[in-house]
Amino acid sequence: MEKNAKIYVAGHRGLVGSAIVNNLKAKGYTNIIGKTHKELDLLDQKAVKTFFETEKPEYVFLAAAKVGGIVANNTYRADFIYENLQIQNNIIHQSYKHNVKKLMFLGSTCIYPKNCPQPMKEEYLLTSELEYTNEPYAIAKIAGIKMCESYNLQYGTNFISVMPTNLYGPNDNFDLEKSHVLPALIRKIHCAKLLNEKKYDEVIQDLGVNTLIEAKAYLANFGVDENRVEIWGSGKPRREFLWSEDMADACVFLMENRDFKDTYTTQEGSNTTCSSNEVKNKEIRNTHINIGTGVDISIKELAETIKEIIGFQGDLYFNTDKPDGTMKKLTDPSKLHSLGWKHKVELRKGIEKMYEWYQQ
Ligand SMILES: NC(=O)C1=CN([C@@H]2O[C@H](COP(=O)(O)OP(=O)(O)OC[C@H]3O[C@@H](n4cnc5c(N)ncnc54)[C@H](OP(=O)(O)O)[C@@H]3O)[C@@H](O)[C@H]2O)C=CC1
Ligand SMILES: C[C@H]1O[C@H](OP(=O)(O)OP(=O)(O)OC[C@H]2O[C@@H](n3cnc4c(=O)[nH]c(N)nc43)[C@H](O)[C@@H]2O)[C@@H](O)[C@@H](O)C1=O
Repeated sequence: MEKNAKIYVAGHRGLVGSAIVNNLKAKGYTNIIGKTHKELDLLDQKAVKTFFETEKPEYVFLAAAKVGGIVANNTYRADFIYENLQIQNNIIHQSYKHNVKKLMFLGSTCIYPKNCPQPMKEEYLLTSELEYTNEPYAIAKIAGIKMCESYNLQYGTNFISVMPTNLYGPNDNFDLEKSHVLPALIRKIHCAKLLNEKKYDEVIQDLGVNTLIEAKAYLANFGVDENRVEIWGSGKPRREFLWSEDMADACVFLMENRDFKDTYTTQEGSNTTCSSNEVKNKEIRNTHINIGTGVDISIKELAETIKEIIGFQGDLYFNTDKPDGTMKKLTDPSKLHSLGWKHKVELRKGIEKMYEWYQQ
């Protein structure tokens, strides 16, 4: 990417999009554009077409999506499949129509089978059934990978896909119903600590309510009081977490260093860099790249670590009426490592940074 190229970051105010913008700026890119949801509804096909006609971006990071934790995915199943398909269809198709030089599509590791061999390699995609709680979202993400792949093969575009593991960092979503586990536990445990220390004004302010009664009632819905905090599920599932700024760095690194032709494996399973004519005679598979740390932790251990960092003295308890989801989903990031990129922020340090950010 040229330093003055016009780069569109879709979802530029989200967890990943905001980190991508910061990373690009730090690396000297000067012409970055973004539109808020209010300014451009990416579900609106006509509006997206007009945007591409007017702005003519040269590079696109597709980091806009309908995103949420396990319960949000399981509850708003229709919204997750419809909105994600629609957003990615609009952006990928208009990127082709308007000769975007390179696009990066962000998927998720939930594309891999529920009982996938561990750690999960790129080639395990579409080898058996998906985890039910996020099946609609995962199917939209698989469609995104296949859409990029298909446009590349039919139209010669240069669209690459990355599959990040669970992410966390500044600008995360802390909504207790819809967020992912890490921000949810930070907020629940922090509020329990405030109640325990009788810092009632702070808890009222944190929740944006008017009275202590409202604050306590709200937290009680999520199994939080001054003495204990509810953790969803059994605590046994294992998850891998990547700091969002590391994720953004990997995305920019891959946009700078990888083209579609470098990303796929042939039928024989070997990496290849064959030309587009040669491509026509092969079955192209596994064009996406995992982004992860290669290290996971149980939800119980995660909750205990967060509790220790926050300094809450009460108890944690497990509500097994809530879903566990996939029991283990650990990426094999060796493809990414072999290209020369590795994460920097380890989980404990990341949680400390995140809690600091949250308090500010
Ligand atoms: N967070 C995670 O743990 C993981 C995320 N990913 C993927 O990474 C990408 C980025 O996720 P993340 O940053 O966490 O998500 P966020 O929810 O933080 O950000 C998504 C952004 O997309 C915008 N957006 C959503 N719908 C529309 C729309 N119809 N029109 C315009 N803008 C819209 C949102 O704006 P607004 O809020 O105003 O609606 C928001 O700014 C996604 O593709 C996600 O699937 C993959 C694996 C894990
Ligand atoms: C990124 C990823 O995110 C989602 O999948 P998930 O990994 O299951 O995400 P999660 O962060 O919500 O949960 C991880 C684990 O943690 C447990 N858990 C405990 N207590 C809380 C809690 O308070 N909130 C939440 N959200 N989870 C909790 C929870 O029960 C589960 O066992 C999918 O949307 C999927 O599509 C996707 O891509």
